Amino acid sequence: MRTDQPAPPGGGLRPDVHTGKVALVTGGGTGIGRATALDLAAGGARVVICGRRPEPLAEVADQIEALGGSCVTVSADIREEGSVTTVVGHALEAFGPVDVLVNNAGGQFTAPAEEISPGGRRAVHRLAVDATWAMTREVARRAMIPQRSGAVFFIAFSPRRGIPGFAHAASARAAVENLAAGLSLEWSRYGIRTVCVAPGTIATGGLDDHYTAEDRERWERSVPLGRLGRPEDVSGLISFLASPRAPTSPAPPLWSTAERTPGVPGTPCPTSPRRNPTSPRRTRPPRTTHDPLRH
Ligand SMILES: CCCCCCCCCCC/C=C/C(=O)SCCNC(=O)CCNC(=O)[C@H](O)C(C)(C)COP(=O)(O)OP(=O)(O)OC[C@H]1O[C@@H](n2cnc3c(N)ncnc32)[C@H](O)[C@@H]1OP(=O)(O)O
Ligand SMILES: NC(=O)C1=CN([C@@H]2O[C@H](COP(=O)(O)OP(=O)(O)OC[C@H]3O[C@@H](n4cnc5c(N)ncnc54)[C@H](OP(=O)(O)O)[C@@H]3O)[C@@H](O)[C@H]2O)C=CC1
Repeated sequence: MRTDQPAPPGGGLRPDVHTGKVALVTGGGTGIGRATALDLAAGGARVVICGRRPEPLAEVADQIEALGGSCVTVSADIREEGSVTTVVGHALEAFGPVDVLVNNAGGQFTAPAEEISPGGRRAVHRLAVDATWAMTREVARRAMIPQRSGAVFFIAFSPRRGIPGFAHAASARAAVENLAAGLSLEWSRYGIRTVCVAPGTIATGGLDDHYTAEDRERWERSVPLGRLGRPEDVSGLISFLASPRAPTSPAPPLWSTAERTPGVPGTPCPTSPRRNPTSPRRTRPPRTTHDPLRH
C-alpha cells in the first residue's frame, strides 16, 4: 500500500479481532482518539469514549453505530476530581469490564520555557500525567486486576529527547512513557500489558486549531518522510497492539510511529573524506611487521 493512500478501516485487521472486548478511549471524539475508537469498533470491540464536548463524541458514536458497532459516550473533564470514577462507572455499567484503555486525551500550547507559568505547566501535567494516572489506576482496580488481563495504552511524543517550545508537555510525556515501562514490569503479574505509543506529528484538527501554520510546516519538514502522519497510522498500531497478534514476550514498552533525526531531512549524507576529491588525502599509518597473534 502506498503511504499516501487512505488506510483500510480497522487497520487492516480481521473484523472480529476485538470481538468480546470492551475499550475505553479518552478524547475519543476527535483526531487520534476518534480514529482509535473507530478502528477498535471495526474489530468488534464495544467502545466507550469520553471528552469535554458532547458533540464530537455523539458524531463518533453515530458513525460506529451506523457500521453495526456499539458505542457509549461520556461527557467529562477527566482532570476534575470524581470525573474519572464517573467515566469508568459508566463504562462498567454499559458493557462490563474494560479490556483496553487508551489514554489519548492530552494537549498543550507552545511557549518559550521561561514564559510558561506554574499554572500553565500544571494545566498540561494535570491532563497528561495526573488524569492519565487516575484513569489507569481506576480501570486497573475495577476491571483489569480482578479479571487478570488488559491492555493499557499511553501516548507520548516523538522525538522523545525534548521539543523546543514544549518544555512542559514533553516532560509530561516523558513521565507517562516511564509510567508505561514501570507498569509493564509491575502489572505483568496480573496479565496487564502497558504500552506507550509515541506518534510523530499527525495531521489532526487539534494540530490545525491550536498551532500556527509556521509551526506545523516546521514540524512537517522535520519528519523524515517529509509529510505529517495520519491519525490512522497511530490507531492502526494501537489496534494491532491490542489484538491477540501483538508480540507479548518480551513486552515492548514503547512504539514510535516516526522517530526524527536532529538534522533536517534531505541533508546530504557526509561523504567519506577519502572519496571527496577536495579533502586532503589521509595518510595511512606505517604497517607494522609485528603480528600480535603470533609470539
Ligand atoms: C528537535 C526538534 C524537532 C521538532 C519536532 C516537533 C514535533 C512537534 C510535535 C507536536 C506534537 C503534539 C501535538 C499535539 O498534541 S496535537 C493535540 C492538539 N490539541 C492540543 O494541544 C490542545 C490545545 N490546548 C488546550 O486545549 C489548552 O491549552 C490546555 C488543555 C493545554 C490548557 O487548557 P485550560 O483550559 O486548562 O487552560 P486555561 O485557559 O484555564 O489556563 C490554564 C493555565 O495555562 C496557561 N495557558 C493556557 N494557554 C496558554 C498559552 N497559549 N500560552 C501560555 N500560557 C497558557 C494559562 O495562562 C493558565 O496559567 P495561569 O493560571 O498561570 O494564568
Ligand atoms: N497530533 C499530533 O501530532 C500528536 C498528538 N499527540 C497526542 O495525541 C493525543 C491526541 O491528539 P490529537 O488527536 O491530535 O488531538 P485533539 O486535540 O484532536 O484531541 C484531544 C482530545 O482530548 C480531549 N480532551 C482534551 N482535554 C480533555 C479533558 N480535560 N478531559 C477529557 N477529554 C479531553 C478533547 O476533547 P474535548 O476538547 O471535547 O475535551 C479531544 O477529543 C493527545 O494527547 C496529543 O497530545 C502526540 C503526538 C503527536
